[in-house]
Amino acid sequence: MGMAGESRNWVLMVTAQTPTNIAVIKYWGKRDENLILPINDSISVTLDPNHLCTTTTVAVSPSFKQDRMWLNRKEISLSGGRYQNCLREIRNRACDVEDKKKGIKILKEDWGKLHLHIASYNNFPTAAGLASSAAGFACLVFALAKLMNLKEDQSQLSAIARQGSGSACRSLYGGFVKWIMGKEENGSDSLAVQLTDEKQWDDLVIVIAVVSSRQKETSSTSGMRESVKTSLLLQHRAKEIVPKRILQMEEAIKNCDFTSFAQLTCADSNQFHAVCMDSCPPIFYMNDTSHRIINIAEKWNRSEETPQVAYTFDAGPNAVLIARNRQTAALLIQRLLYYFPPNSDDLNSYVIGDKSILQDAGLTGMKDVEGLPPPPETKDNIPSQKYKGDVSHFICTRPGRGPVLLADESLALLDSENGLPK
Ligand SMILES: Nc1ncnc2c1ncn2[C@@H]1O[C@H](COP(=O)(O)OP(=O)(O)OP(=O)(O)O)[C@@H](O)[C@H]1O
Ligand SMILES: C[C@@](O)(CCOP(=O)(O)OP(=O)(O)O)CC(=O)O
Repeated sequence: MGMAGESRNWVLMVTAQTPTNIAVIKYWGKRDENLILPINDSISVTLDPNHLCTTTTVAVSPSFKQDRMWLNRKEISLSGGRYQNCLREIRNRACDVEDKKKGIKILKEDWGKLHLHIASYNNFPTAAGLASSAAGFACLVFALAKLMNLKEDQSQLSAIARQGSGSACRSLYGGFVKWIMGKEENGSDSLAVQLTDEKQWDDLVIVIAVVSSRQKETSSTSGMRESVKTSLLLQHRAKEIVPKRILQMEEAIKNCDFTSFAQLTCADSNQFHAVCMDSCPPIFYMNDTSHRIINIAEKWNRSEETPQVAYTFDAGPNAVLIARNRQTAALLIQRLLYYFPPNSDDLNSYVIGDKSILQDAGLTGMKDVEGLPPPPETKDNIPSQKYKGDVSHFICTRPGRGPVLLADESLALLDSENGLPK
């Protein structure tokens, strides 16, 4: 191993950017806790990394004394089983690497002795129910696979990312993605495949309502463990409901059939939360604000000929709303801002991401928000109540692409001289 001239000072590194994803047919329940094998297939849409993503730099150098990791600039321990499983699986598949320009040659067998530095940054709050673990583990696995010159394809990499966090396997692809549960005991066939890329159905708009919440929710990992142990509805769901829904959802996605897509997405989110409530003791992830958002969407959809918006909620109160197209997204944001005006006067920090949706909705300042009329579907009703401050902020985004390498060294999170965080 090493470099011409016997210097031990070289650092070789790779930086990658990976999106997060939101399930439209939910993964909830494992048949193997250590390998992270699910009890049913799931389907997700990948979110545009321009608005929500993880950036990870991985580096190797003979001067590193141990594996180290920094998450959002703070050093964290890599001793957890999930990190160890991913690192072991990748090292087992590492190949020869040569960087002629830098005069570095690493042989396959050297990787077991070399240590790694990893720095990662989420451009959104970590562990706030925005699936940071999904983007995080997908990015870690993707970046390490590039650094160590793995020959495995994206689906095989997804089976490694799965061992970091189940939902992470679906972040190895853009567009719509299916995680096939598999049947092998060793998990080799439990992996993600792409259904369609992000360009196939490109008029969808996604609005995330980040709901203010004080209490810390039950983690997905422990919540689904309790559900597997105690919920009979979960067994019925996995055996009888999800297999049919997966087929219907694949059909809806293939045909860009929004009506069917919206019905399936909403029904599956609601059933997942019903399973949580069917667990003992019951688990509540949604709060009053979540329920209000469901009511607003349902009322609007019922007043139109066909659904305009789909909603889905993961293991927390945040709403992910998927609008049919830009036009309906503008109507959606009008409704959301009517019911949930910002606490402060700063509209610019209240609606983030793709702000052009605000423009489309004719909302350029707080005056426009204050002037919003009640949505037509509420007419004949008593004046509707408003819930100022119950939503922390909105993120406007869309379906997006899968992981990419960032070639520009200035975007690396580690210093190319000493391999420490910049
Ligand atoms: N960029 C990252 N790189 C590696 N690991 C990460 C990264 N971001 C988050 N993680 C891991 O994921 C954990 C957070 O996962 P957790 O499931 O609690 O929250 P979440 O994914 O943000 O929300 P949820 O799963 O409820 O949607 C962190 O403690 C860390 O171990
Ligand atoms: C509700 C969900 O978001 C659950 C995600 O669970 P995680 O993937 O976070 O759980 P672990 O595999 O234990 O890490 C639904 C989904 O993403 O499919």
